[in-house]
Amino acid sequence: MSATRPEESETDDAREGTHSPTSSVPAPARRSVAEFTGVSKKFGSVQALHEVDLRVRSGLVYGVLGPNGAGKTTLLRVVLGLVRPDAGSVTVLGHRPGQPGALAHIGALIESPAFVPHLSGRANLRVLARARGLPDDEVARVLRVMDLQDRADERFHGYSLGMGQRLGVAAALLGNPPLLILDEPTNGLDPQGVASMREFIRRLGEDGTTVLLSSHLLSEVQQICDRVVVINRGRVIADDTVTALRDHSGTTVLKVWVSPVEQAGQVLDQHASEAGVTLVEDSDDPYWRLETTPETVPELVNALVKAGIAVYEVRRERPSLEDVFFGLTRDETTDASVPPEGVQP
Ligand SMILES: Nc1ncnc2c1ncn2[C@@H]1O[C@H](COP(=O)(O)OP(=O)(O)OP(=O)(O)O)[C@@H](O)[C@H]1O
Repeated sequence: MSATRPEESETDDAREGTHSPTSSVPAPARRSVAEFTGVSKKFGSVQALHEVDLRVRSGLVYGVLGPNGAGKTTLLRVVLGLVRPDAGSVTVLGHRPGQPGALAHIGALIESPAFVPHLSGRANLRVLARARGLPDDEVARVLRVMDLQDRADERFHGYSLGMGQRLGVAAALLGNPPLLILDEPTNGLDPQGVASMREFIRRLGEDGTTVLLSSHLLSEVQQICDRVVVINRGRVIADDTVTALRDHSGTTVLKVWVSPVEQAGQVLDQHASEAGVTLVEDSDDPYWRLETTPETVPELVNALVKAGIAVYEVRRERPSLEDVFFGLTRDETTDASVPPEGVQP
């Protein structure tokens, strides 16, 4: 495998990420890195993927989100050729998954990285690099990218979990693959480890690597991903930019300061979405938090006033990715006939 990326040829879509939202630089053209058409996979009676259509475009960081057992890992394993779909077709850089032409251009960290404990980080990477005919320079490069040079000559068994994960990503970067697949790369890391992994992934994205990343940490995905693919029970129910999902979710998060506080709960409940109302008491100034539609706000304030409740402040906030995610996955029977933009029924 060479450390040079394949030529970008098939071009079409414009940039739609969030890394440089204010940039006026013309959008680079994007090609398809992976394409799923009607892909289904069953394990016994479990429908892990159901008629998945998905196009992964070059140079974007994708966050694959979904509740436990939704099908995220299965989707990533299909790209790697580790799981063969029962139906539908998949291409990875124009090849069938698992074929040498596809694998040569993918770096992956799917489970906890397996390294030889008594060898140093550098020696471990050298073993992997030499097996693939890559020069030692390439080992030095990936150590630099993951900021591991200073600790590279220490034995792997002395590495912290976060350093081990970074070495795992460094191994996945050997050969400079254009597509990087990371399954829960921050799993088990402490907040500092999470923040530093986030920074590395963001930088890789900015340098043009396409990243397909599954995560449970919605705030992390909100911060580093250009696009979000939400899977629920094997179906892709949303595929859009973080910004568009937040803007078009159709809900507003309201924070309401009232007196008497307790009495307002029942009135607010009548105007809230299914998520209901929550009394947030973690400050000296407790408030009610609810999700609703923007049109409901005047009606809600009127109802409070009519009930003799003093309204001190009503603050409208844009829903976070977490709010949107829970809205999408809360209940599959929720009316999907009028999906927000980018959300597939
Ligand atoms: N090899 C397998 N054999 C049997 N069932 C499987 C296999 N792989 C996945 N499944 C099942 O398929 C469904 C989807 O699994 P998958 O691991 O893709 O979900 P996930 O979204 O990654 O979940 P999690 O967030 O819990 O890791 C689950 O019900 C899981 O138990």
